[in-house]
Amino acid sequence: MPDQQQTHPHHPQTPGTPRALRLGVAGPVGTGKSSILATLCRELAGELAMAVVTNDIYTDEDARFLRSAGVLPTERIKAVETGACPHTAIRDDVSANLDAVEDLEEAYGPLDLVLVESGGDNLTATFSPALADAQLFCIDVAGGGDVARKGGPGITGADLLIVNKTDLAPYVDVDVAAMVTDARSARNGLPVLALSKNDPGAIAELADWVRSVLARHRDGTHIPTDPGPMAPHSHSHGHSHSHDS
Ligand SMILES: Nc1nc2c(ncn2[C@@H]2O[C@H](COP(=O)(O)OP(=O)(O)OP(=O)(O)O)[C@@H](O)[C@H]2O)c(=O)[nH]1
Repeated sequence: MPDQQQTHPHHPQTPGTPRALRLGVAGPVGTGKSSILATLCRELAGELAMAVVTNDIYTDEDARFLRSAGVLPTERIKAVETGACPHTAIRDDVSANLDAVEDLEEAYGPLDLVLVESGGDNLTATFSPALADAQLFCIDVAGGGDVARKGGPGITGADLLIVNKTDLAPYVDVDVAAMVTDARSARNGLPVLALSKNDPGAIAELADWVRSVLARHRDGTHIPTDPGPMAPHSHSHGHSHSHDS
């Protein structure tokens, strides 16, 4: 098992130089995770040295989407195929993801920021702090205005909650302001951002949030927190399990 560097976020080859901030992006299927990664690369790759790791169940589709978007040199985008349980690879046995992050750091480092996209999963999938220094959780208005009230560790405890695709709200009869208010009341002061890939103001806020976490990571004041374990659940292929670490 590679050194998870949980308490010493420094680049192994350069003592005293902080290694890249590892930012996880999780959320249910289709809520816009890959689009958020593309947006962050477009906004930040001019000022930060970046790389991306994607997680898909059986394919490298998200990596291919990002490569074809042309937002980063293709070799800086690596795919992890997770098998049946995408959450396992970001929560219980994070070694394939850590290997991918460390390979990218070794090949293209020093890096400032590595984005890790979870496979699309359910509302309870979160990153282990052994993999992600910080994580954002993405829900969208198309999933319905009550999603923010349903809770789950990502909604209540991720470093940033994104209510995405606000441009679709009028078409799905969702009141974005009410959804954001519900989300805020579930999060005990943690930030919530209403976002659309067509909203430059919200995109600028997202980029600023990442810059602020990176600044705290670099000066040692950012403390990775665990939003909490997944709820016990079962899989369509027949096994059930809990994630209590
Ligand atoms: N209208 C609108 N559509 C969006 C927005 N963000 C993403 N989409 C669309 O939503 C669909 C899913 O977006 P992705 O970024 O692939 O979502 P994902 O969460 O990565 O999907 P999985 O990896 O399959 O879980 C695509 O058709 C996107 O173009 C947005 O802000 N507004």
